[in-house]
Amino acid sequence: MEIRATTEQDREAFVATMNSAFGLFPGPTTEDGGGAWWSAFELDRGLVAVADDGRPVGTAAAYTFELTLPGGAVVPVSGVTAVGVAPTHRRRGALTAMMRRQLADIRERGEFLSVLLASEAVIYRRFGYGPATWTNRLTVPRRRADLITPRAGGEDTGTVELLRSDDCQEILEDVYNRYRLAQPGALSRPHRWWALRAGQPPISPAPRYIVLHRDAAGVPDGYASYALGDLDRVTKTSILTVDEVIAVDDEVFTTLARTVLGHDLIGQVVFKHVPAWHPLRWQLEDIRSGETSAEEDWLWVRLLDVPRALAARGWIADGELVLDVDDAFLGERNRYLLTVRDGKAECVETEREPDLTLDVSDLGSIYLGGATPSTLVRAGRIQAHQAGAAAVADTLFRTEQPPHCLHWF
Ligand SMILES: CC(=O)SCCNC(=O)CCNC(=O)[C@H](O)C(C)(C)COP(=O)(O)OP(=O)(O)OC[C@H]1O[C@@H](n2cnc3c(N)ncnc32)[C@H](O)[C@@H]1OP(=O)(O)O
Repeated sequence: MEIRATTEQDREAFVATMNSAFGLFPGPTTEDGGGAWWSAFELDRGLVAVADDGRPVGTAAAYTFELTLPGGAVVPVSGVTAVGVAPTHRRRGALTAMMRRQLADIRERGEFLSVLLASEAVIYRRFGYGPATWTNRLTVPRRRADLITPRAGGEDTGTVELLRSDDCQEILEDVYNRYRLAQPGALSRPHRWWALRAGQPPISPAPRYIVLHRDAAGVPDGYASYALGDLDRVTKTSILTVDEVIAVDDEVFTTLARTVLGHDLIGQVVFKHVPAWHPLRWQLEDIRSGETSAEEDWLWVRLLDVPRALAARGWIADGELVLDVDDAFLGERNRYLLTVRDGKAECVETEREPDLTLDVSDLGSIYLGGATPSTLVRAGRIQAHQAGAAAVADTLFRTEQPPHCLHWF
């Protein structure tokens, strides 16, 4: 089996091969590929696995994204996507060969992190990826949706207006961009995605209402994208589903949530991406009215250069830790001394005895602060070599804000 790089000329064969792996048929597309999620593929970064008879039987691609790290650094990452191998050629190492080539390509670009959304949780650990962010649905019945009046918060001096997603894509793009720079775990949505309408609502052409928030100076600083489902003939109400609430701060988020929760003719509001830890739950007068469900792992993270990756994120506690990191897929095993002083980390190879021994995929899971080292020690994934090592690691890796990602790719 040969692994070959693709070009724009391969788009049709690439999409057909990928569809065959997922058991899908091509959806309707427009001339520029608009409306189809794959129209944003960067085919100069794609790979195909070619069988001995010359036919393409496997695909993998990567998007050029930026990821916001704890502490606010924004770094280039590759977003791995469109991974598939035809049912006729599975379990013969095609994926393994594509992953090996792709990780080498990403390193060559000078990037130290790769990310993906996993179709199945059992596929990617072997390649060094660990689940790093989680997301949830929050369902709130309309009649039990009162929110508290914040103790410290002043009056929201901004305004809200109702738009349709078709009419305000550029505004949404700007607001999303401001939000993602302040949210650890968030990915950029390149302009190409908005221009091609490639992605899930509110990017896609599916009709959506947008509650747009503007600050006192009239500058857009948040939006909620939503649609109502069919009317239930018995209750005479619908479900209002919120694709995403994107806001530059908590006050704007609350105003947007209050607006959608106050919609008439609905039985409940389902927020698609409000994680369990989100303050919105604590703002409900009736804390039992908010039901968190459908928890799913979202972003998986893979470190390709441990010292650079650890030095890039922000840290809020000083300390020292020796990490023995096993990267079996790339055949690398190194011991690093991580030293944090005044919010900055230095990470160098060392001969010192390790505090923790861990797989690179588990380092991916704790890297953004979405999982604590002690949990993975208790789970038997990370090995702590002395009492107290897990607690030191918890303190060190702790972040001010939990990571969250809602970009689908
Ligand atoms: C980021 C994304 O795009 S996620 C989308 C992933 N794609 C899909 O889910 C589409 C449907 N599935 C497929 O196309 C294929 O089954 C793939 C791509 C997941 C795997 O491709 P293959 O070429 O069969 O994988 P490969 O032969 O290299 O397998 C490597 C190892 O992973 C294991 N593995 C691969 N896929 C799976 C799976 N779905 N479940 C369990 N184990 C798996 C293999 O058993 C093998 O294990 P081993 O090394 O112990 O023998």
